[in-house]
Amino acid sequence: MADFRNFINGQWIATGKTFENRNPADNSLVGMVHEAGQAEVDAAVQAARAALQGPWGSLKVQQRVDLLHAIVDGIDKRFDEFLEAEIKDTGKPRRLASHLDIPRGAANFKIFADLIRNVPGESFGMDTPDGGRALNYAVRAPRGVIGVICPWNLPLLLMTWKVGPALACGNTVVVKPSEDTPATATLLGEIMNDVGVPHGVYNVVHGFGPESAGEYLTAHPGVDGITFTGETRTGEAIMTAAAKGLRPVSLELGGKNPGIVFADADFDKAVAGIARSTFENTGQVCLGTERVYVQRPIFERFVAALKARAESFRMGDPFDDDVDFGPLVSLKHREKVLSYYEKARKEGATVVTGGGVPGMTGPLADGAWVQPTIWTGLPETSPVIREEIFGPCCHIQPFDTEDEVIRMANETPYGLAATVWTQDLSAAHRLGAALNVGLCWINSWFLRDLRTAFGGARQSGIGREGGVHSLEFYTEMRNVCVKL
Ligand SMILES: NC(=O)C1=CN([C@@H]2O[C@H](COP(=O)(O)OP(=O)(O)OC[C@H]3O[C@@H](n4cnc5c(N)ncnc54)[C@H](O)[C@@H]3O)[C@@H](O)[C@H]2O)C=CC1
Ligand SMILES: O=C(O)/C=C/C=C(\O)C(=O)O
Repeated sequence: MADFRNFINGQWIATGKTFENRNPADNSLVGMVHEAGQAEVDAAVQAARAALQGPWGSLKVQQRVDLLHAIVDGIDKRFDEFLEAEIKDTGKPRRLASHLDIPRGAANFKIFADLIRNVPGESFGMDTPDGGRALNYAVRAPRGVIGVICPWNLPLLLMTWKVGPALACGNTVVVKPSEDTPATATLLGEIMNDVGVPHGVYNVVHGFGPESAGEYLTAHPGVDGITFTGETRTGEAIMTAAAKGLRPVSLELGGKNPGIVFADADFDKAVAGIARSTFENTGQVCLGTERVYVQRPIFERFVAALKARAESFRMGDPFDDDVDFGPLVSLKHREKVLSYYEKARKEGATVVTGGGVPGMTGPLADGAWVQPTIWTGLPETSPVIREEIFGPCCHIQPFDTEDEVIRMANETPYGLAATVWTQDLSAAHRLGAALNVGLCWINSWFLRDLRTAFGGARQSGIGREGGVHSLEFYTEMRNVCVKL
């Protein structure tokens, strides 16, 4: 049985208090997790500060870059261990984790190692009142100790998406993985020690949010900035904690993302695209589609085709290569998703497919499984259409005109992502400009160039990460003005 300890100053720290980590595919016990208290969080923050002021802070950029590349190699060498850890933690199918989560875990270090060596600086020459000249130039300093609070849906991917740029910019980190998925953040500690990252640069504290490691970390005065991915309400709590001491935050929060299919779209590609954006990772992707709008002439045909897709998924042991649909992350999360399945039924939705729990057999019968689900017939005011469910489900609504669909798509407090399917390039560009989201994919979904700005509008977040945009959060810009 696994023993997930805190990783503080390069050491594995047990605490007197543990909680269970279970595999959501069959609810079997994977291991015990050592919950960090205030003392462990204090120790982690102190270690991070000491590393910043000591060996890490004095490294040359090229030495940091070499270490980041060594981390990439370290993940690649132990790819199968990361894969197994992620699958047991989340229940996600091997075919997904092996193509998405683990490769991106490594890529997130590589992209920022490459970026930090090549990023240009800013400079302005100026005339001075005495008739002379002065030169301004900007230097970027690391922000300091970064608190990294992570969710459970893409544990390694989302954690390294923050740790990669943080370390590339010369910061040190204290990571608080989700209580549901402690494994890969812990395993990464072994890589850090193996490749010689100085102790204290990367620390991991385990636990929950309120009155546990999450709150202790975000409230800690020794933390200089906090980056978080997760639910909008949690983002608000973290921003409140960060206000004390005026610490900056980078928040990537919830969504209720629209998928828009015009009648002129390549039909098969649109069906495959919306099937992916709705059901991939069992619907547990913040960018996923839960509201689908289909232009009326193809509405019935589209609903039937998406239903056929939803019913073709193969559920089973996530380690089997042909399985493409896993359980939800936990029985607790299943309760939330099923409560929306129930709500939809009570509100009179037409259940096109799914709406319940599949009949799994053997040990899998104890897992957090739900059926992929499609509804039609609800009014746009329904909570099923307005609130983030974070499950493998969508509601499909017909529309007639471009203006109408833009209005419906934007009628939400969120603004994370959209996916639009059309062959009319002009319409595509108009939608790209009119949709109030941080990320708009046309004839695609979750197609990621890691140099681009990533983040949400309105209640979907604050700030952008990715490429040079990450520097805004992970560095402090200083201007030096030299009178010549
Ligand atoms: N990527 C995303 O956008 C995600 C969205 N969600 C949404 O959030 C809902 C709830 O799931 P949770 O796991 O409870 O998400 P959450 O957003 O509450 O938890 C994410 C992380 O924040 C930590 N946390 C929670 N409260 C905190 C606090 N007050 N201070 C510091 N850290 C805190 C948790 O321990 C975890 O590490 C889901 O049903 C889903 O709708 C969940 C996971 C990912
Ligand atoms: O590609 C990324 O960097 C992130 C993708 C997904 C999320 O942010 C999420 O599901 O929270």
